[in-house]
Formats: sequence, C-alpha cells, structure tokens
Amino acid sequence: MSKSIGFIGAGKMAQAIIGGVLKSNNVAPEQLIASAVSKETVEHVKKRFTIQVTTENKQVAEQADLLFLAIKPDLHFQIIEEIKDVVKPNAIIITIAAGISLQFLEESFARKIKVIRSMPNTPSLIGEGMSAISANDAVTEDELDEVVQIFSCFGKVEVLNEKLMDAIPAISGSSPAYVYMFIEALADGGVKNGLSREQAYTLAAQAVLGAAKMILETGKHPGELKDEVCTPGGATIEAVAELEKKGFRAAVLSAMESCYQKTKSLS
Ligand SMILES: NC(=O)C1=CN([C@@H]2O[C@H](COP(=O)(O)OP(=O)(O)OC[C@H]3O[C@@H](n4cnc5c(N)ncnc54)[C@H](O)[C@@H]3O)[C@@H](O)[C@H]2O)C=CC1
Ligand SMILES: O=C(O)[C@@H]1CCC=N1
Repeated sequence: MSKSIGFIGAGKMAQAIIGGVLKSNNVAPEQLIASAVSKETVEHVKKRFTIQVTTENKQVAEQADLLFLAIKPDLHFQIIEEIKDVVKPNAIIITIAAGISLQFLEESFARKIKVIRSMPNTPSLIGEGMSAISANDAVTEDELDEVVQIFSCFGKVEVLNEKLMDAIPAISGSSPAYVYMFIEALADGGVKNGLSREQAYTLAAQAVLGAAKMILETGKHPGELKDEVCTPGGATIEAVAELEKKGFRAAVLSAMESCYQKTKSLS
C-alpha cells in the first residue's frame, strides 16, 4: 500500500486506527497525516506515532488518497464545507462517526464522490478491532478491496449493506465499553474474595478473551459453551441463575436498544 492516508480529527478512535495500521507494518508512518484543533493533540500524536501532523484540515484533505473523518457526527457538515474544494478528485472519504449516512456525505460534498461509512472500535489499537463498512456506488470493487485491506490491518472487517450500519455501534462499536464494565465488575468480585487488583484484572480479562476466542475458533453456539461450564449441581449454575434473576440478558438488550436509538437520532 503506497497511498497517503489522512485523518481529520486525531482523538481516541483516530489514534486507535493509526496505532493499528502502523502495528501491521503494511503502511509506513510517512504515509499518514493527521489534523486536530489543539497544538497539544498534534504534538502528542506526532510524538506517539512519528507521523505527519498539522492543525490545518485542508493540508490533510489535499494530501490524502484515503481520508478518514474521525470527528464527532455534528462536526461533519462544517468540516466538509471547509475541505470539499481541496479534496483530491479520486480520494475516498471514510467517516467513522455513528449515524453519518452515505447520503449525508454525498449531499454535503454536493458532487459525486467516493464515500465509505464505517464503524470501527478501540481494540483496533492492538490489531483486534471489529469494523463494519459500507460504500456508495462510486467506490469500485478494487477500491473497496483496498479499503478492506486497510481495515484488516487493525482487526476484522465486515462489508455490510448500509441499512445495517445503525445497528453496529450497539454490537461492536460501543460494546467494548460494556465489556470493560463487566471486567471491572468481575475484578471487584475477585477483590471481594481476596485477590489483588492486579491478579483480578488479569484473571477476569483473560477469561473474557478466552471465552470470546472459543466462540470464534470452535464455531460452537455460545449456549453450548455456557452449558459446558455448568457442572450439574455445581457452582457455575448458581451464578447463572443469579444473573438470570437480576435480568443480565435483558439489561444488555435494553442497553443496546438505547444505543441503537441514539445512533439513529444522530443521522
Ligand atoms: N471512541 C470510540 O470508541 C469510537 C468512536 N467512533 C467515532 O469516532 C469519532 C471520534 O470519536 P473519538 O475519537 O472518540 O472522539 P475524540 O473526542 O477523542 O476525538 C475527536 C477529535 O476531533 C478533533 N476535532 C474537533 N474539532 C475539530 C475540527 N474543527 N477540525 C479538526 N479536528 C477537530 C479533536 O481535536 C479530536 O482530536 C466520533 O464520530 C465517534 O462516533 C467510532 C467508533 C468507536
Ligand atoms: O459513543 C459513541 O457515540 C461512539 C460510537 C461508537 C463508540 N463511540
């Protein structure tokens, strides 16, 4: 990959993608450029990743073949106004924002332009991201393959019909937050039972990682894997019964519904 990759916005998610792309060794730091408003942020990003940085969004837009809009949803219109006349004619614009549709991007640029709607997540930083992407019809198959390759540098990627994109924050974009809450709660329980904090985080996080990998690598149904842990008359089924009584699954579904509705309201 020899193209220039630009990021307008250099916050948490942009840095996770930059870190993941560089970790893959498929892209050199000189190919990346990022802009942010504050000098502190650009200096921090430069020091952390040794990529090009600027406080001028137009400089990124002029240079990038693949241009990530890594800004809050409500800033898209304003920033597209700022850059739309200097974006390269064949550039592919990739938003990572919740709720920003392909139609909104096309209309904001007010011309036929190659646009991709994506929803990554923060584990991209360590190459374990999960992203979903959707392209408009101006993006060719070869270009989409190239974008998939970039996203694959920092994790798994699914190409979806855009009508499913509002569902993605709830299941994989935002869900690391709920998983961290679960790990924190597991660790609190471990500490309550006498483990050190450090031991508790290691034990809890590795159990979650291992359980997730069992689903991906064995292809077994999560219910079957759960049943394998529950010894008849044993300790696990007591915990499972308590989680059911306290509405664990219902709480997750209800949280996801709130996330989905909020995502839809952002569009
Ligand atoms: N944090 C997460 O886990 C995920 C976030 N996203 C999406 O990523 C986007 C950014 O979110 P975060 O990185 O979490 O936020 P953040 O607040 O960490 O980063 C936002 C960045 O935008 C920059 N910015 C603000 N105004 C600007 C302007 N006028 N010109 C250039 N840059 C400007 C800020 O300097 C900052 O670097 C959001 O749209 C969010 O929906 C998507 C998936 C996961
Ligand atoms: O909280 C948000 O709106 C973004 C979208 C997915 C993760 N963070």
